[in-house]
Amino acid sequence: MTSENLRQPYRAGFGCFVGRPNAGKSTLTNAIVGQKIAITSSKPQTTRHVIRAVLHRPDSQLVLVDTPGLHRPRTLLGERLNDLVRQTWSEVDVIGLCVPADEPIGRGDRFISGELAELNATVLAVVTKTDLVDREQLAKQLVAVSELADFAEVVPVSAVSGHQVDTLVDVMTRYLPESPQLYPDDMLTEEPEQVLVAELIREAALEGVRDELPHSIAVVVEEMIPEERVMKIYADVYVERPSQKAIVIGHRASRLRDVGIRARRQIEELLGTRVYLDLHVRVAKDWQRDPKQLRKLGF
Ligand SMILES: Nc1nc2c(ncn2[C@@H]2O[C@H](COP(=O)(O)OP(=O)(O)OP(=O)(O)O)[C@@H](O)[C@H]2O)c(=O)[nH]1
Repeated sequence: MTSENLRQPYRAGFGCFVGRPNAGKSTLTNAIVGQKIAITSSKPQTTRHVIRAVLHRPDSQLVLVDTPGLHRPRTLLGERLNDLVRQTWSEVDVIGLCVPADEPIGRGDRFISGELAELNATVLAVVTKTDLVDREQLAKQLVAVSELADFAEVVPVSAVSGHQVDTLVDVMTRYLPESPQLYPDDMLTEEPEQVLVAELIREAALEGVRDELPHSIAVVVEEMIPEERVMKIYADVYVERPSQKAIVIGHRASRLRDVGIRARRQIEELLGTRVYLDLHVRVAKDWQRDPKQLRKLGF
């Protein structure tokens, strides 16, 4: 390491990959995550982002997040889920728009790059599947892609051969803001589905009482047990005070029942399966101010 490198500021932030179906997003994410991550944590988290992996480097931390579409494009029907996608896009620092090297640029690519132009994030073009084309074809595609929008960089990669996968992470890291470390060193990844499910329950629990309890609710999905025709989900809704517990539960538990029904409908849409949802409301006193509680609740 040169003395110049030593003076580099620490950078940390969020990145994600987008692109039309079949563009190679999942394979690329797996190639990056697979290289960097040996262990996966099954601890449920309740962050706003669906975190796929935290890539630690001596002078940076890139947190790769998924949009729901990355996992289950066909169930991305609900308004609410589309909102979650847009929210993820608007909160990341670096976005990689994936375009395959072996297919002409199409309407899907143009549509997505148009949507991305309105965001604050740095947008890179990632030309994927470079192992499928020869040098001449790749050169032509790099030119065509760079004409699609005003990208910060255009990076060719192959998730299958591993070519340039590391470089891509380096480039993404370069566009992260200067920031202290966002997650502890031992935090590597989390279960995306559990996070989304927790988020849907939290939204349902806040509906109508947002003014009274704006940030006082955290949700932890304790267990998701797939059974033959139903997914059994056990979740705890944490509030800070007994008075808030009363608000969430409502008169004769009428409100909690409604919260359960609303959340269950959304989760069924997300998972594409019938859901049995078991909700418990618990008081974790002043959880927002207690680092130990916060860690337990995934913040
Ligand atoms: N040869 C080659 N094939 C690839 C590469 N990356 C992805 N593929 C193939 O391309 C197809 C689509 O890849 P995915 O990673 O599922 O694409 P995606 O963008 O996540 O697709 P959706 O989930 O539909 O949005 C799969 O058959 C992959 O095996 C690559 O670098 N080289």
